[in-house]
Amino acid sequence: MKKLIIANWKMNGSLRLLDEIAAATQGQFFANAEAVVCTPAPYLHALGQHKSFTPKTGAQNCASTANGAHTGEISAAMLAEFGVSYCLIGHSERRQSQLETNAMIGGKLQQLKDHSIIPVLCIGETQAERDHATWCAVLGEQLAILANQNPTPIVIAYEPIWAIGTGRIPTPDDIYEALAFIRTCVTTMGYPAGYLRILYGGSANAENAARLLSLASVDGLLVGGASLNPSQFAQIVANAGDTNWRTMRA
Ligand SMILES: O=C(CO)COP(=O)(O)O
Repeated sequence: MKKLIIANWKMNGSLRLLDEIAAATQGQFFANAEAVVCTPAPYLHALGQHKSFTPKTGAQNCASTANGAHTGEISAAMLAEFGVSYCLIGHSERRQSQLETNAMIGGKLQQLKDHSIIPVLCIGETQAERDHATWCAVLGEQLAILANQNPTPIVIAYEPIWAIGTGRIPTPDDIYEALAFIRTCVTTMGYPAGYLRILYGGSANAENAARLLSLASVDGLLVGGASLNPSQFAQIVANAGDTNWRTMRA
């Protein structure tokens, strides 16, 4: 399966950056990698219309209900009209700053499923939860919104909160252990293995991408800061297209 590289611009970027990413990521990289750029909502139209933008269109959030009196919200139906194929939900920054609960994120999941947009469910533990070995319980709780659902293709992004924007990344063993736990949880809930892709996110960049992607359980990367640099992002996508994987684990 192709590695999946998703850029999360967060509240950054510009129309000019769209042009620069388009120029840096043209054609040749995409034979073996799938790339998605999640821009702030105002850029989705330009991204969809862009003549030479090869990565797919992604969004960073959607509303947990279909429509109505929710000033400032953007529905999954609207995202679908703009050609969005992936949408992040449950990013730790939104869980913290917008006080998003698992129940709200479950609503967003349902909305995306209803409009055939692939959800990218972001989960991860804090430093304290890692230190106190409660990360399994935390991830399990965040994944519980997938239970009792009609399974559809899903991406889970494992982003330890302590690794986001800090330059710190977990050890290969810790990533392996967390991803194995996630895979077991989700397949136990009835999702066929072929519906599930698990990404790593948190301080991924052009320097460490090849190493992270060489871990057999890592299906791709969710990239924040480094995705704002066109040449770094292009290099990460190019690394992901390298089919000669050194697998560190069988
Ligand atoms: O939060 C992230 C992507 O969603 C990761 O951000 P950084 O790559 O900047 O650490």
